[in-house]
Amino acid sequence: MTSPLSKLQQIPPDIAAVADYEPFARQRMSEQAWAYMAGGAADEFTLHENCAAFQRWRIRSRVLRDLSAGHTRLELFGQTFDCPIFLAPVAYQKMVHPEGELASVLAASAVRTGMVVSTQASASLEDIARQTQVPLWFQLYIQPDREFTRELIRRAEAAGYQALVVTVDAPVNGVRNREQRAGFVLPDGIEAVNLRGMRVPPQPASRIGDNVLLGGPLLAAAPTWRDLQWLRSLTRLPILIKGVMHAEDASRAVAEGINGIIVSNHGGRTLDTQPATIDVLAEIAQAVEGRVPLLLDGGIRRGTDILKALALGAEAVLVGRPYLFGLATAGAVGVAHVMHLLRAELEAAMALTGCRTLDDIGPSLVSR
Ligand SMILES: Cc1cc2nc3c(=O)[nH]c(=O)nc-3n(C[C@H](O)[C@H](O)[C@H](O)COP(=O)(O)O)c2cc1C
Ligand SMILES: CC(C)CC(=O)C(=O)O
Repeated sequence: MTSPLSKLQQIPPDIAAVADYEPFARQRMSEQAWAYMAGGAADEFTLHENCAAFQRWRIRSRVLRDLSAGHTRLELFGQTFDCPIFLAPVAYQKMVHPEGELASVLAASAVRTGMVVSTQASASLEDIARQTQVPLWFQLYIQPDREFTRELIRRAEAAGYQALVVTVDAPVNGVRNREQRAGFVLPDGIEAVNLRGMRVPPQPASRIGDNVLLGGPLLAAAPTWRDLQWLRSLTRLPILIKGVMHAEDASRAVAEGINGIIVSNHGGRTLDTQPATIDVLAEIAQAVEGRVPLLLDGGIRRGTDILKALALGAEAVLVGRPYLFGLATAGAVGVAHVMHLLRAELEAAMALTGCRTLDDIGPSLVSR
């Protein structure tokens, strides 16, 4: 048997920050795959704004505080993580590396942080769960075939997943002009394996944007708040919803008994010209009043971005493209390195703002 160690890849020299992975990842991907992985919706305003908005927030340093015995550990839903940086659900990871999600989960285990596994993963949810040494969460796209959805949840529970992350911001795909221009279609051999056997097949990516939507069958089957009540009746797992950008939706989610909220605009891949996630976080935190944990994703590229998100009300963040680029470049080692870089930068930012633990990070540290 080949040792898994023989597969470990090298990190390219001179990588000092997460952004340095991008050119390496691009070189290793076809133009079509790059359009899918790196691109966003329409004019990609929100894609860019997610990152740009972090630059408009300023951090105020603090001095001479006691920094002994600090750490970045956090507990969520009774689960312990070494740092508040999770791997966001990203579909079809075998498109950028033959080990795909199996490499990502090894990296999450190595750095002892959480991973959210996509419904559209290219490896089976059971195979991914078998590799893990950290709590995994399952990202659920409620399928038009509700019986199949019920079975998917049962499988996730049986495999040991510890929370359901229901993505609610993509009842239809975004207008993905970059993908259309590049002629993106899923390559042969890449498949949403967890959806095999579903009665209503998922919409082929190549047809996105071509279909009549309003009044059509796709939107008739789109999830609503009622479906969340149905999910609640099916599982005892904590349920988070991912893709909330409005304080009224956040308040409703809390009232409906949702256990956590992920402030997200899907990395700028669904509705273009939405604001950056970091710019709506404080408003949503105010509506939620600490009743359930808030997480945020979109545009996190630096430890200082994470500090800003935590200061404005998030308990943790998720990253998408950064680890995908690490995966494309150097497999599990690349993903672990990306997570390590972000964590090291977060720790430096905490030390320079006088924060020993995540609980010390508060709104007085940031301003516009
Ligand atoms: C290639 C790609 C595939 C994605 N697939 C999913 C998915 O299957 N389910 C989901 O909820 N979000 C998906 N997302 C969105 C991410 O979970 C996350 O919200 C986003 O990537 C965060 O922004 P960032 O890439 O700037 O970190 C995907 C994002 C990318 C880039
Ligand atoms: C298969 C897609 C619906 C996955 C996704 O969420 C995305 O590409 O952003």
